[in-house]
Amino acid sequence: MQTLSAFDSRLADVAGVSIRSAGELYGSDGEGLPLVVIENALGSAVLALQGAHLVSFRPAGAEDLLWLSPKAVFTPGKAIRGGIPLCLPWFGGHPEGKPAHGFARAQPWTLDAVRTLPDGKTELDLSLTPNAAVSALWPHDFLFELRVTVGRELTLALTAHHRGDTPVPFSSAFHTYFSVPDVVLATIDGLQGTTYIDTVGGAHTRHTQLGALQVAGPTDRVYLDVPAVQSIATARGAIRIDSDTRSAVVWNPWEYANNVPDVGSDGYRRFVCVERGDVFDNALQLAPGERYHRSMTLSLA
Ligand SMILES: O=P(O)(O)OC[C@H]1O[C@@H](O)[C@H](O)[C@@H](O)[C@@H]1O
Repeated sequence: MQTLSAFDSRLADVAGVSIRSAGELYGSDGEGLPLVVIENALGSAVLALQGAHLVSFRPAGAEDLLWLSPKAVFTPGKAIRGGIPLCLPWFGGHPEGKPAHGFARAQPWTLDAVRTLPDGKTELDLSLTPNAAVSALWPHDFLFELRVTVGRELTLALTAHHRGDTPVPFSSAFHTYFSVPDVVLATIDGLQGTTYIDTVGGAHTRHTQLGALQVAGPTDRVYLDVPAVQSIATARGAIRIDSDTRSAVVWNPWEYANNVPDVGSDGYRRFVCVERGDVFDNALQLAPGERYHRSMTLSLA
């Protein structure tokens, strides 16, 4: 496990960037996981090194755009409930029973660099390379890199460099949990006219999205070949999502979430997941040496 003392403090010698423990910030048990806290005049964010996982992003003067479960558990090897888990290098369940959504979200990433940009934003570079546990799940050489830019907007830029010598199937997603005052009053735009696969209950039926989407029950839909921009309108204002990925998964477990210990009773009312990525029919195959590069930007609309 990564400990605070193992962290190279020289990387935190950038104004407004500090390393804290999950115990300190969120009251989780023990020391918890190391978190990078980023604060500048434009916005602030909190990033867990496990999974290169954003757990908070606030444009200056605004509410958090991300939902973090009040019952989130910060345990090594367990995905954190909320924020932006990275689903990588596969999405959803695995046919051989390997961990859902890939291994990247449960692995300790390395913080390679932190810098302040001339425009006042803060930029962080993180990476993940194979280790024994990962190679047992994905026997290929790779370099995953995430660049996080925190300003009035949040940008995540993912590069997956396939350094193995055989082609590999590949999917990824920015599994963003957006904070909403009440999910039933949120409206998602930017999916109209696209085809989605409805996966609720295990059936995979195809439909066309007619009009804006309002979540009114258990929802688990994979939208394919979507436009670059979606927005989520709530009583608090609208959030804009920009990405060059091709899919958007919309997920809310509804009351089934009451059985999920790290969501808890009525937790589902406070978030909606809109997950930009390349999944299902939009999944790829990476050739030896190929680099996959995609990004997502979140901002107030
Ligand atoms: O509990 P997990 O592994 O984080 O997954 C949560 C959900 O993630 C979504 O992306 C999937 O579409 C859902 O089917 C899944 O239930």
